[in-house]
Amino acid sequence: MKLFSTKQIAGIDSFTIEHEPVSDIDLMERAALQITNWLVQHFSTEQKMVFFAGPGNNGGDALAIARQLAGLDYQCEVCLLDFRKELKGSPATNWKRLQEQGKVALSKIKDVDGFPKVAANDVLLDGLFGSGLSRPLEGFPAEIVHKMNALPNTTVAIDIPSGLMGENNSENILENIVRADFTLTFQFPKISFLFAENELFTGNWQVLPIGLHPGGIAKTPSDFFFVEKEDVKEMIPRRTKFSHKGTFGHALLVAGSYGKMGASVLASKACLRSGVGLLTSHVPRLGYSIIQTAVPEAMVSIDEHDSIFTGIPDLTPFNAVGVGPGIGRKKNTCKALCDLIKQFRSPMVLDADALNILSENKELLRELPENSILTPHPGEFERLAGETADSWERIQVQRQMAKEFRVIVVLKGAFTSVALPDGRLFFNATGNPGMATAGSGDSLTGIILGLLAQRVCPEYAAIAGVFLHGLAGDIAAGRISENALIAGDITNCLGKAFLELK
Ligand SMILES: NC(=O)C1=CN([C@@H]2O[C@H](COP(=O)(O)OP(=O)(O)OC[C@H]3O[C@@H](n4cnc5c(N)ncnc54)[C@H](O)[C@@H]3O)[C@@H](O)[C@H]2O)[C@@H](O)CC1
Ligand SMILES: Nc1ncnc2c1ncn2[C@@H]1O[C@H](COP(=O)(O)OP(=O)(O)O)[C@@H](O)[C@H]1O
Ligand SMILES: [K+]
Repeated sequence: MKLFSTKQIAGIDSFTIEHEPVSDIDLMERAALQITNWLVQHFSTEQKMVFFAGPGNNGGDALAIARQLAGLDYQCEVCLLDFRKELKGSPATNWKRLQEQGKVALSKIKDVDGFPKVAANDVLLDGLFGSGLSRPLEGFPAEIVHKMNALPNTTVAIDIPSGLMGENNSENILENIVRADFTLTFQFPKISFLFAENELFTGNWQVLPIGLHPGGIAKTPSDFFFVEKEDVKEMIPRRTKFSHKGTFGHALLVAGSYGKMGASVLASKACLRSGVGLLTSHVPRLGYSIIQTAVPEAMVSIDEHDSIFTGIPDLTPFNAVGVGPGIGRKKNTCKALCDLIKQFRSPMVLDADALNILSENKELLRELPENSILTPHPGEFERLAGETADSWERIQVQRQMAKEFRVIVVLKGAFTSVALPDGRLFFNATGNPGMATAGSGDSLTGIILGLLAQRVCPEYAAIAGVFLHGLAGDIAAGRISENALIAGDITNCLGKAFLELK
């Protein structure tokens, strides 16, 4: 799914109105009905609905929802913020319709003294501002927001928590943004919802389709995407009747050191489970019996050093290389990584300590084979690319890095983003907080390496690898809880994840 800026979404709204065709007021009615249906499923008629409506279409939505709910015997009250300007267009029509219906208590408020009395069980509906917000909230609307945020009541935001920008909030006044428990957003997730710092405002968010015109969506360009199951299905390698293990590539994994052999075991198992034909795990001498015992399916290349990675094997047999988990940063390891990067000329996967070594030897970034995949978590990313003020800035730097060094940058997190050298950025939505556990990044490295070795193109290996990893994590959490989830469970559930993508 493409993701758009709020400005572009307004354009797609207009395209829909013109080409479906549908009138503005009917599109608003349709959008409102989606929210009404959601509210009916989540709240009983025992709970009063208190609406806060602003001057634009977001307020118009609130007015339409209040009327629809009142028609279903919900007790509703509407506070319209009075900006001393007449309502226009569909919001004006909806105000009139509400007056005609006569079932909803209506008030216009000019200042914060008009804030309604709210009982403990009431639900607050935030329809102050949506995608038309042009600057941070200030003055009287901001005071209303402060009052709403101070109440313990459940708050549901219509389309966007009022005050939050759809993309960049670096310049925003954070205390003037509604802190919703739920955000019901129309048709597309807004980009700012994908950033950790905005969870405080959106609460749990959900996308409600409102039938915007496919033609408008298709013709609006975007560099931002939200990865869905259907997209990933196409990226998974298929196994044909006469295929043999050579068909599925030979991966080299360089991971683990004395005391961190688990990284090698976890990544090796994940690599094998992602369907690779052959895997060779390169380990220090003392790791030999560990890897042979824990992962008998893997072949082993043994380093000359007892406890760390210091030298690369002959690279001719391998069509993909993954390096980094648990290798440490000793001088000899840096030298060996440097040799590996210079000698291997196909895309490779770099994670963990390989990234930390790169951060200390930035000139190596230019030596990376084109389309190599870097998988930093935010800490590793900042070491590589410098500090950033917030997630919006971070994804800009991420995209810049992918372009400049012609690599794929996978920035891990709740919504892992994959930046491609051509400027496109893909957000992943699978995965859960149970995966915030030691070694789950190692299993991601193994999965991406396995796909790459199977000759999946690097873009797909990164996007599908991240999706599969998260999906397997979700399946694991469903079976044993987020709390008890450990990295090996992700690998154990990869099979089920593949089946879900059939
Ligand atoms: N256009 C459409 O067809 C549809 C729009 N929908 C709704 O319309 C919303 C967008 O509506 P609008 O474009 O009217 O915008 P909004 O309702 O978000 O607000 C715009 C109004 O607020 C004022 N404003 C902006 N920033 C302000 C600030 N900081 N302080 C005070 N006033 C400020 C603007 O001058 C304008 O009057 C969406 O979020 C969604 O809820 C839905 O009804 C679906 C269909
Ligand atoms: N809250 C979360 N929601 C979804 N995925 C998560 C969450 N926390 C962590 N993850 C995923 O778990 C993995 C953690 O990787 P990383 O930080 O490298 O762990 P480690 O170094 O322990 O292996 C990443 O793929 C990340 O996207
Ligand atoms: K809103």
